Amino acid sequence: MASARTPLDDLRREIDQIDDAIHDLLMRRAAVVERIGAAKGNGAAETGAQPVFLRPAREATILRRLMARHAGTFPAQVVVRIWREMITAFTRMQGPFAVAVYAPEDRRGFWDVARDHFGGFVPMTAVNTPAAALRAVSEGTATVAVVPYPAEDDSDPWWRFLVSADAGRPQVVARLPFGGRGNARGENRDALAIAAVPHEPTGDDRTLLSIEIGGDLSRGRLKDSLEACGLPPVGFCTWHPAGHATGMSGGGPSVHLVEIADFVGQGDPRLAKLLERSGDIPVRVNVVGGYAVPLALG
Ligand SMILES: O=C(O)C(=O)C[C@]1(C(=O)O)C=C[C@@H](O)C=C1
Repeated sequence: MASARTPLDDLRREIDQIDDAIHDLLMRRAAVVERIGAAKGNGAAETGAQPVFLRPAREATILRRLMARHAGTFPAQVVVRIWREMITAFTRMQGPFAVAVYAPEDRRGFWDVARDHFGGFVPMTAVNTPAAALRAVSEGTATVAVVPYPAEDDSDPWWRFLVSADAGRPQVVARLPFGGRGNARGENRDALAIAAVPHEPTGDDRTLLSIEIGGDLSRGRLKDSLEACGLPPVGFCTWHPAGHATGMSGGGPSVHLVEIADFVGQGDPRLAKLLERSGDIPVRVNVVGGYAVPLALG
């Protein structure tokens, strides 16, 4: 004799229906992404450029929108984790995608953070120096490099390789983690993602500028000039090319990586204003990318 259907059976039946609906929507989303990929490929073919399918600004906007509508007891961080896995899969449907991550044996935290962001199925290679990760992007063996968020005391910083005005060069495109560190191992240091993708605004952004100074201009005066031009600096790293004493007060050529609490594009009039203010001192400014401010999830 068949046993009677219990309330638990009914609830599981409901779960099966929900799972089917989620799965149907996932397959429907994939069909739309195929059309997006074709549109991007056609656009690139018209200009003769290599198609780049990754759009970090759009990804950040999607996640911020979902977080704003999220309610109930399901953890918000897990929603982000699921979407991160999906979004990289949808990017990979459009074209080749691989990650090179700075993750030497004793620093696996960056690997975990990169895997959480780009998913468990993306081709990912660990390299022993940030420079090797950047090289992989320049040489086209990786789409994205994951490197440590810059520290003030780096004497040979990786970001000096991004100081260039060439169009199509690799730039900073995201800050990781975007939705919380979860159970990632290792040091509590954030990472930056670098790719040959333009820096695009999302409404809540940071921009990284490289400022090369050929003469004697103190960090204090540079900060004042940035403020005066409406470019509020919130982070500062300085590199003195070999052969020059390190020190904050100038005395030789220096290159600064300055984080600005705003979106700044390469043609932004505030950059021209900064150059005007430097007077006789040779100054070169480039946008080395930026990132959407990560989510603050409780
Ligand atoms: O909107 C796009 O350009 C897409 O390619 C779609 C999509 C997505 O899955 O939503 C995938 C990859 C991009 O990095 C951003 C978003």
